[in-house]
Amino acid sequence: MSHVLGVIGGSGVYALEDLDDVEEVEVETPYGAPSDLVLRGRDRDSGTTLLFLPRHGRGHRLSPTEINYRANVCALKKLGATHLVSVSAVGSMREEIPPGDLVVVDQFIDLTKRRASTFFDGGVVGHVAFADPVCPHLSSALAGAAAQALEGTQKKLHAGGTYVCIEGPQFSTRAESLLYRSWGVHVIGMTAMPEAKLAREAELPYALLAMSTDYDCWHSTEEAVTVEAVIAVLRENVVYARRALRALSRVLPDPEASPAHGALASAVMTRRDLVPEQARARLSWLLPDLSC
Ligand SMILES: CSC[C@H]1O[C@H](OP(=O)(O)O)[C@H](O)[C@@H]1O
Ligand SMILES: Nc1ncnc2[nH]cnc12
Repeated sequence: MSHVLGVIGGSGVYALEDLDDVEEVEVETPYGAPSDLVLRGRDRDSGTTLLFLPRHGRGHRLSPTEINYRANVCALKKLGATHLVSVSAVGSMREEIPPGDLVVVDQFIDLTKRRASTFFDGGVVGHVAFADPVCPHLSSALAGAAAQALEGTQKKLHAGGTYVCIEGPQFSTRAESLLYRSWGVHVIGMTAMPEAKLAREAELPYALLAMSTDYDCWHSTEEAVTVEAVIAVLRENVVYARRALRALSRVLPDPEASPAHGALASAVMTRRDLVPEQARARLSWLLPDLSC
């Protein structure tokens, strides 16, 4: 099976460059419209197809709460994504992760409150395993690609780290920031949840490339985070994320080795004959057998 790399870009990443045969695709989903048209193109060297979706929409129109995460993940899966990588700007909660460094996150704490975070509702109940929320093979390939992208710079790649996801859109208070630090987190952001949960439900191997842009507001000698500061760091560093993605597209691991593969095999608890017709239809892109 040929590999198709789905990418959800975050703040500062609204397109992918240097792809061949680029087209923009409009996708409909049972959850409504995704954040924007999906950009489809091929990596020049490997020929791997990439699908790119900017989660806030081009022009940054959608707040973290307003993003239709279900539509975004569903759209990429419907277009044939075999892997999903999210790119995110994050605040650093550790001295040793300065702005400009990259982190391949491997754990999450979900503090979001106002988001649709599952495909299983409306009469069909499913529970996927999520103890290890990222695909270790995809994350390791991504870490290698990111380290390669940073070669020749002073910036570092951190393989592993915990991302605390807040609802936003306000940044945290100092008391919150200090509390999260006491939990041992590495980075803070507003969008990885429920993206990662939905990727697992969609059986997509998932990894997250986080770009450290600021020290949030816990640091005693650094200014508290502002949008201007984040944008200034992103402007200089997005190039490394783009390079990492292209390098990754050449070394994608076997998706069948991922914990996401077969994640739904025994997840659905609802007796099949009790699943309402509407729920069957809505989930047919993911579980065609529910309709039998
Ligand atoms: C511009 S700072 C806050 C904004 O940046 C991050 O977005 P993304 O994860 O999409 O890169 C953060 O989560 C907030 O949405
Ligand atoms: N400090 C921060 N808090 C939440 N999201 C962020 N995105 C970038 N920096 C952030």
